[in-house]
Amino acid sequence: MLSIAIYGEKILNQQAEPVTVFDNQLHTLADDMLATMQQAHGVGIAAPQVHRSLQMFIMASNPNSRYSDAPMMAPQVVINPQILQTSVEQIRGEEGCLSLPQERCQVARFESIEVRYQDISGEWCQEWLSGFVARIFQHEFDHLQGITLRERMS
Ligand SMILES: O=C(CSC(=O)[C@H](Cc1ccccc1)CC(F)(F)F)c1ccccc1
Ligand SMILES: [Zn+2]
Repeated sequence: MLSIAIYGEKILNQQAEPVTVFDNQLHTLADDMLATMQQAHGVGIAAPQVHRSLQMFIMASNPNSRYSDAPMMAPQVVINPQILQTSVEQIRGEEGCLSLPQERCQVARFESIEVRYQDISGEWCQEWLSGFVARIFQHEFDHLQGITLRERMS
């Protein structure tokens, strides 16, 4: 398990660095992040939250008490992400953050987004995400820009 940075630690307010080397060390970091996220019962986790200033996160939607219609998806490693397009509609919804334990807040997010990112082997993927998965992506994407939930509370 990796230690999770708590709100107020500098690394959470920094712009993360692009990933340039796709080696075994990156695989190990992804595995460690996934284990840390699962142990903390999260649906996502970003590298800066485990004190690694890298443009990388994991998203792993699963039906939960707050989003019963959330899709069950295999954990996805997202590297060097870009948001290419966004829907006009925004939806307010409840979010939590492993770096802000016990806090929950209502955040407005785009209902759907077109994204481009590299997977763990460096392959580029481009797709439209919507609903809860789009919400997780936007939450984790914020972490890579040094934006936390406190700044997003609407
Ligand atoms: O599973 C959680 C715990 S918080 C969580 O999983 C964060 C991800 C997240 C939760 C809810 C919406 C968007 C992102 C993890 C973080 F902070 F490391 F990114 C949850 C909280 C509120 C609504 C639905 C689920
Ligand atoms: Zn968070």
